[in-house]
Amino acid sequence: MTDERASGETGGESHQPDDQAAEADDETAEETEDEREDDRLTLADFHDASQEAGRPVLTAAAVARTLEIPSEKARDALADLAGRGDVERLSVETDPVVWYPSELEDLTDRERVVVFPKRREVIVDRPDQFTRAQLSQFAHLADGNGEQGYRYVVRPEDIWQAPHDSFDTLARTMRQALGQRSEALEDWVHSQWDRAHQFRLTTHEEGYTVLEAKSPEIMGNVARQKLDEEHVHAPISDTEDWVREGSEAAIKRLLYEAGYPVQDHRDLESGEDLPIDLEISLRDYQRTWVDRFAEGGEGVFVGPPGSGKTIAAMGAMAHVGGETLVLVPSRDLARQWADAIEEYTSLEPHQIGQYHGGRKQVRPVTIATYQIAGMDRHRSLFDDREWGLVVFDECQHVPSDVYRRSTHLQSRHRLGLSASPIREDDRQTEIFTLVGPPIGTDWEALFEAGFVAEPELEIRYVPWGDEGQRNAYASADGQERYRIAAKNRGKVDDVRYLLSAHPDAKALVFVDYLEQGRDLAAALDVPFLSGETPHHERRRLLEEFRRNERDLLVISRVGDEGIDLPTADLAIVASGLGGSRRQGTQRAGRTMRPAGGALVYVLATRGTREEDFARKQLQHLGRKGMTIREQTVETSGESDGSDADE
Ligand SMILES: Nc1ncnc2c1ncn2[C@@H]1O[C@H](COP(=O)(O)OP(=O)(O)OP(=O)(O)O)[C@@H](O)[C@H]1O
Repeated sequence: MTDERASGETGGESHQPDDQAAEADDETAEETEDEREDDRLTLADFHDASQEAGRPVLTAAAVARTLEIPSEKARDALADLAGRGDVERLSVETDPVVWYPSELEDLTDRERVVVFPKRREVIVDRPDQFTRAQLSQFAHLADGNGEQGYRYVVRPEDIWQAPHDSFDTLARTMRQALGQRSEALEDWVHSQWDRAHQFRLTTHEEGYTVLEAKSPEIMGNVARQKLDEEHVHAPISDTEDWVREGSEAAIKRLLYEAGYPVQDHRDLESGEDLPIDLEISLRDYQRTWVDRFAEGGEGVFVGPPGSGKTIAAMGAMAHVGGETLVLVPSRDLARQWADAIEEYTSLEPHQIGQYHGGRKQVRPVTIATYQIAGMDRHRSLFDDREWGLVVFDECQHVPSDVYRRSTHLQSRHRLGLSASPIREDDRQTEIFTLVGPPIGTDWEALFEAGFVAEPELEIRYVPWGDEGQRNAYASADGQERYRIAAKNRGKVDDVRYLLSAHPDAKALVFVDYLEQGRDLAAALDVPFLSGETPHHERRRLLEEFRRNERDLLVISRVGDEGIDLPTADLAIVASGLGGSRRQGTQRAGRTMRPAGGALVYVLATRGTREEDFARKQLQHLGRKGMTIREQTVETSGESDGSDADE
């Protein structure tokens, strides 16, 4: 590596000086032969010489000339210096040799950081863990894939949520990470920082909430324009308003939308005491999540599936030490949460309740489904106890009626968990303002540290299985086109091919259309798990898969959410590209459990809109730091697979 880089970077420069130096060699030798008593060369001498020559690499002749010593002595002294490890030698061609300080190797080995202040982007090649940890405090990894290195983007939200006490400490982090000062970027960051520190909610000593502005101007020009008597009672001063009870969430949302996120510094209620001890030690990054949650009393843990958000949430529960309501998307998840809480905390089974279609237990820690929490008749769930903490699992799915119903819990600690904070709609604002700011970790760092295995992803462009479908596609339009492309029979063959290429792998095949699922399952002679599969049957099949008694299942969209899919070695997404990016993340996520080594294949019908969808969806995953490959499948699927469909 050294040779290559050094010769690459210096080759051009060093030839010509060498020739000159060779000419100069003899004259300098004679003139200066006896002038230096001690011909032991030091690294400092070498630096002097290289400074004088204006280059970091020098021939012995050049060293001799600049230091005015005979070239023979220079050569010996350099060899001596090399023996001490202070300089390295490198043959530029065959001869002559150039010499350079060993420390230069460290320099060239260092990560290079390039800042694009206008685009607010930072490109880093080979960032080390430290730099990445620093960068993730004010930017997010947008692209960790490809030759150009890691691309970080700084969004307003990244600054709004930066975990720093002051702009100065944030600026220090930036300078450390960037290794330089970018005034333009710092100015912009400063302005965003200021925006996020103009307003805060505090608790008055008499118990009510106060909205405080940094200056009378900002109060007058922003808050008092956006808010009315529905939100605030009366001004207390030029910079303070008395907030109407229950309007906190609306105020946060309105000001967030105006570009001024509100700092929530209220004294949050911890509800009825409930001492909880964690019986598992948190990983460092989980501890950081919990610490950041503890500072603000609210937040959203963002991490890939399997990164330990649930465990970290228990850390947050232990921190709050109050009765906790956990809201989850499905009954299966409620059961898993209950089991996990029992396993990893000091709580006893009688303290943990589940509240859903099957059971209605309200206990100091209650896990309820969003579905039931959204129903009028179960509204009291929110008031049944003095919840000190509300946890929103998969908080990108929180239905708006649940949000509406839980807004009065704004005065309690709130924690969201999410693997994909990106939404196609404006739910992001809701998450940020109603639950809390995202608290994340650089995903790539988790992959690298081995906490989560990184899947390899391959998009496969599959040809049409038969002409009939191709023609139907050509004459269809809109949704119908997606449906036909999704159900391309050529995919059956490709699924078969992939399974035969990985004979020992435990595989899950995902589909979006029931019909396609049934066909695939029939062709492969395996069960098809869908919304129509009875609950107990679903459980049984998944359990068998988990216990290695099965190695293949076809799963419909129902598998995306709610149920906890077992670890697989191989995931094939046979359709589902009309869905959201979140779905893509979820599906890829299913195979990312710490077991490791999972492969994900996404099938898209060649020459259809599925192709574009696949690219877009996987680009998103690419930004999360995964490696993506594209593959065009050449063979036509007309042989043995086309009879899979009646
Ligand atoms: N601190 C820890 N020490 C040991 N194991 C841990 C720790 N944190 C998490 N794990 C293990 O990693 C696995 C995934 O953890 P967890 O269920 O909390 O992840 P998650 O991010 O909530 O996943 P998902 O998004 O799929 O719900 C679990 O099997 C858990 O036992």
